[in-house]
Amino acid sequence: MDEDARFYRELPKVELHAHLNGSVSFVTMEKLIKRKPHLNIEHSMTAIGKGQRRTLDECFEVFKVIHKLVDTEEDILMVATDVIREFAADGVKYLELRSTPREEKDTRLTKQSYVETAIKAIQQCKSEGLDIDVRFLVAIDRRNGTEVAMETVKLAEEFMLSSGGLVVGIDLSGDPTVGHGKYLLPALEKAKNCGLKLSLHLSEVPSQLEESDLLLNLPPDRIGHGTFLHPEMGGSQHLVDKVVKNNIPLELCLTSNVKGQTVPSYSQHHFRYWYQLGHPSVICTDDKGVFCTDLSQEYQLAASTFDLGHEAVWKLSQQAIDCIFAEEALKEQLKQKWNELQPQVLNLPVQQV
Ligand SMILES: CC(C)=CCNc1ncnc2c1ncn2[C@@H]1O[C@H](COP(=O)(O)O)[C@@H](O)[C@H]1O
Ligand SMILES: [Zn+2]
Repeated sequence: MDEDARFYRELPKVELHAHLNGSVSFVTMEKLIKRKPHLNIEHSMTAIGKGQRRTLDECFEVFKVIHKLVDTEEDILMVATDVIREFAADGVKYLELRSTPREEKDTRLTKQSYVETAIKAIQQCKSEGLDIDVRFLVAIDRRNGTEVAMETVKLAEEFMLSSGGLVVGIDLSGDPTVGHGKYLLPALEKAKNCGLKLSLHLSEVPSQLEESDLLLNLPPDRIGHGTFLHPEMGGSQHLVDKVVKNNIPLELCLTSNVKGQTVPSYSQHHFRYWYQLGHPSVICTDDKGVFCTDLSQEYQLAASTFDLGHEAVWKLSQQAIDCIFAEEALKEQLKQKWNELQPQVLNLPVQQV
């Protein structure tokens, strides 16, 4: 590993936007494929390699394939523990994992046991002594409409109360070209009222101005992507003003957006716009398995594309702590961890006493 890559690996990081089934690595995928040879799934069907791009539709097809491979409690436990260990090995000190509870009649998987198993994986990793704190967001798939969204919020509320603080919020995701946020608003309002935090995929594709405007009134606690919010991308100053006024952090995923072709190139990524505004922007992976990346690589990409030095990168990773959904005490612990690691990672001269 060269010096620069080592810096990004050693940089303590916060990952706030990671879909569980999109984060499955090559190694774990091999294990899943071996478990289910009758499905005839090849690795090329579950990941988008270097230099490759796909349409958004093709990307969502990938998730269907992965869901076939991950359909038992045993699979979920393996996938979740592997994903957490991999993030920890990549220098991630705090992780928020999100996933859509699924029912699979054939394997007797229920939405309840789905979430229970994800929580079990988080607890198991904690007991292994990994240097990472993990929290969970229950995801609403936008295509499933009002009723399922409401049930999902109920489930999330139950787990928020019974998981010892591990379930902290709701994610709204799924194919952005399907469904409309207005049907989900009552469920999202209910979630907010019962103390769940909200991270919403907003304006991931063009022509969602009306929906974004509506959902920004909640307001959400964080925004996923927000690619088409600003005027230069067909959004509007009005939307930007709402985001800025409410100080809503953005979760930005460079490789995901370029490989999914919602952004034409790294240098045209909206990170530039929000970073120049000084608005809280957190670098994230989205789907590290599908897009063949990791968080260190995403930080390195942002730095090389937007000409950020090590100190600016450090600040970026440190500021992400303020955007986490976990309790204040953990925020303080993380800030302290960053302070302790800073001299060594930034290679600062040792202070003379
Ligand atoms: C297609 C593409 C460019 C992907 C990145 N952008 C995304 N936008 C919206 N929802 C997503 C995205 N990536 C993953 N998801 C959601 O996460 C799910 C996979 O993780 P899980 O089963 O919830 O554990 C997908 O089925 C989808 O509902
Ligand atoms: Zn996402």
